[in-house]
Parts: sequence; C-alpha cells; structure tokens
Amino acid sequence: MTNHKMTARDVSVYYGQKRAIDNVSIDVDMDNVTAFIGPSGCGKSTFLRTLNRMNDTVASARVEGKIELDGHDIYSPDMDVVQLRARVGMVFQKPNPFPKSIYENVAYGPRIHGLAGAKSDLDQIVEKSLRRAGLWDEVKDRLTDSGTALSGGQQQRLCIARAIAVDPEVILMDEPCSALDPIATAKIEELIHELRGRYAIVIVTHNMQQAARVSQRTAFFHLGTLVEYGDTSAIFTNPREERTKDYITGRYG
Ligand SMILES: Nc1ncnc2c1ncn2[C@@H]1O[C@H](COP(=O)(O)OP(=O)(O)OP(=O)(O)O)[C@@H](O)[C@H]1O
Repeated sequence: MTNHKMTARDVSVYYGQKRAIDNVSIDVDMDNVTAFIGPSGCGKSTFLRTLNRMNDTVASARVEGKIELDGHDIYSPDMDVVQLRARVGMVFQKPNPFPKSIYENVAYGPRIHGLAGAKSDLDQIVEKSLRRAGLWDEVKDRLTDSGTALSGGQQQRLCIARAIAVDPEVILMDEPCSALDPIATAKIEELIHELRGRYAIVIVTHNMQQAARVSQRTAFFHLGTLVEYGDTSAIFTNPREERTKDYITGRYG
C-alpha cells in the first residue's frame, strides 16, 4: 500500500459564486514529484493553494471537500495554520526574498518556530538549508548581504532554502521558474531532482517539457476539473483522454 503524504477528496473551490475547482481528488506521495499542468486559468494555482490553506488569505475563496496531511484534516478547526504552512512550504512564481540579509531570510522561520536554541544551532540550520538549496557556495562569504541583491535564480534558491529551513514535509512550487532564464531554470530543475524523496514536491508549470523532465506524476487540469492524473511517462506518451492529448500536442492552451 502506498503511503500518501497528502490526499485531497472531492475538493471544490469557489471565489464567491464562481467555481474555480470542481470535485478534484488527488494523492501526493513522498517519493514522487507531482506536476500540475493545464491551460491558463484552469485552476492549477487555486488547487495548489488549497494544500497549505493559502486560499484562506482570499476573502471570497471557499473550499469544500477534504484534504489530509498524514491522515489529518488540514481544514479542521484544531489545525494550526502557521504550523501547517511550515510543514507544507511554498515557493512562488516571482522570487520574494525579505528585504533582509541572506542569513536572516533563512534564519527567520526557524527562529519564529523555535527550532534553534543557540546561535550555533541557527548557523547550522542556515548552512544546511542553503546547501540543500544549492546556494551555499555562492553566498557563504556574503551572508550579511541583502537577499534582494542576488540574481533572480539565486533569489529563487534562497526562497527554497527559506522553505527548507523550517523542516517541511511537502514543498509546493507555483511556476517557480517562470521569471528565470534557461540557466537558472536548469539549476532549479536539478535541485528538484536532488530534493526528491526528502520532501514531497508539487510543482505547477506551464512548461510541458519541464513537467516531463522533473516529475514522476502529472495531473492535467482543464476548466477547473482534473481530467487525468497518472505517471508522467504515460500522460505524455499515451494519454487516456482526448483533452490531455490535445493539450500536450499543443492543440490548445
Ligand atoms: N482571487 C481570485 N478571485 C476571483 N477569481 C479568481 C481568483 N484567483 C483566481 N481566480 C479565478 O479562478 C480561475 C482559476 O485561476 P488559477 O489562477 O487557479 O488558474 P491557473 O491554472 O493557475 O492559471 P495560470 O496558469 O494562468 O496561473 C480563473 O478563472 C481565475 O480567474
């Protein structure tokens, strides 16, 4: 039996009266990178954001259905949302480091979550996180420089280090490379390979080649519904649904 890290069952999301996600069920596993693909406006980001309750920040948004993390309902009243967002971290489309030093960007989360007692513990967490994010060698001699002074690709890896620093179990990435050049994109993709297995990773991408390169499972969304979900190789070589085939062959999107 597969041990699902997260399960979503019959999830619908509304913005006011408008339904953006219609009855989606999906499992997220530890060992796989899961890609969400589909044409613009199909609801990929909306669904991704239900997985760590980022939709709570949108006043008109309402979520129906059930989403569990390790078998616990993340929408239950006893769920601590701050804790949830540490366990299910997020990396956004546009790198968004705090206007603080590189060190502080990574140290902030562990400090507010009480993960480090002494300064030396915090130093260790910062180094480990930056190493895992593939950024340590580039920044180790300038940890006090501002995070915002880094290149776009470095900033995105800093944001990944920031997510890693609070010891997450799941990392959600919402088009993490869309603001990056091909070299910086390749570095993030490499990093996703390295992080696979340690964290359950879910990535929203417009780029089908990217989905094929980085993921083992792919979910294709269309008009708020989950059309097809399966092994990435099967989705790209032998899709079951006509709509999936049309999308991956570039007929629309
Ligand atoms: N805050 C919001 N208020 C109202 N409607 C919204 C809001 N955010 C998204 N929507 C609508 O929900 C639908 C799904 O949007 P969403 O951003 O999730 O799609 P997407 O597949 O991620 O698109 P893209 O690839 O363009 O980012 C769209 O019709 C969008 O206009």
